[in-house]
Amino acid sequence: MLPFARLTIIGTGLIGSSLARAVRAKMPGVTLTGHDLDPDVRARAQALQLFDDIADSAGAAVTDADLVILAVPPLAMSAVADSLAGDLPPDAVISDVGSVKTSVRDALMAALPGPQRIVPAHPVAGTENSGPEAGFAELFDGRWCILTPPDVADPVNVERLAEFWRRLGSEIEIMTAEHHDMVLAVTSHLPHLIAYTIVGTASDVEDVTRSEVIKYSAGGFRDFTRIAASDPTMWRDVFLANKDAVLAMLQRFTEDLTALQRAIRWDDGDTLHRHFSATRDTRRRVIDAGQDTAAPDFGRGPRSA
Ligand SMILES: NC(=O)c1ccc[n+]([C@@H]2O[C@H](COP(=O)([O-])OP(=O)(O)OC[C@H]3O[C@@H](n4cnc5c(N)ncnc54)[C@H](O)[C@@H]3O)[C@@H](O)[C@H]2O)c1
Ligand SMILES: O=C(O)C(=O)C[C@]1(C(=O)O)C=C[C@@H](O)C=C1
Repeated sequence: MLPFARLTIIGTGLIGSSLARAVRAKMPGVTLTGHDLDPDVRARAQALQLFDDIADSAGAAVTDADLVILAVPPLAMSAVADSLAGDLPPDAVISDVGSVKTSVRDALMAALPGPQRIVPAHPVAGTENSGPEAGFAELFDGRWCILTPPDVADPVNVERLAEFWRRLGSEIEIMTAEHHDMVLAVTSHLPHLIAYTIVGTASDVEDVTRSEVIKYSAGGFRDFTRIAASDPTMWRDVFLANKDAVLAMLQRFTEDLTALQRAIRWDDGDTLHRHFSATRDTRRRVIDAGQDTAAPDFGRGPRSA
């Protein structure tokens, strides 16, 4: 039996449209309704035939749902929850896919009746692209989906949502929202901040012209440019919504960077070698855990392009 029969997705961009495609492919019996604030995005989602129905408002989209998933930028969650609160069926489970969990949990709990049906989630899978055309059904295959149910969440609803994500190919982990935000600050948010910084710095360096930066960006810099092309609205929201954890990790990072700077200044090759050997081990552990190749190149375009 399907864990849910009528799914509504609010926000039909990269993640919302990937969800719709994955549900179509893996749970074809589910009725899919979508809504996006942007009429142009709604029209594009309609043209792609991703949903059985596209509604003009969030309220109209949820009236018949048994699962509602918010796939909008983190700081838009609160407004969306407000706009659909009056139309939500009493037993519908409500979740999201936001990259930050504490602020989203608090926003949903404040706006919506029935805290036992709120089960926030974060599929740790994505790309630098945005919009309904960028989505693909395989995005969640073999990737973690972290559930961060508040204490008051009904365990039956938590298990139904876990089963929903398992059927999309994800592996489930359950943790508190606060723990999630601390872990993701170092594994996802800080790396994005570093990429945004290095790409900006390289473009600004006075004695290297912009065209030379692009011309010689075959190696490490090229990988940074992919990450630094990620959606500006989403990432502005991530850093503002997870401010405390990101600032704590940034403090630690700055200290470690200063230690390496010192080692270079004082020709301390041993320190550099020890550090680089340890990070090489970390890379091996990431590969062994299947967390690099599990992120396919679907939707990213050929690496050599
Ligand atoms: N991009 C990733 O790699 C990734 C991965 C995992 C989770 N997430 C999370 O998924 C969510 C969506 O990100 P995305 O990458 O799909 O972004 P996206 O820009 O591709 O799509 C977001 C959509 O939300 C719509 N939207 C914005 N405000 C709205 C509102 N008030 N009501 C209805 N629609 C609204 C936008 O018009 C847009 O179409 C974010 O919370 C993000 O943190 C992103
Ligand atoms: O591969 C990428 O493009 C991503 O940035 C994906 C990534 C990540 O940092 O791992 C980005 C944000 C999400 O919340 C989850 C996944």
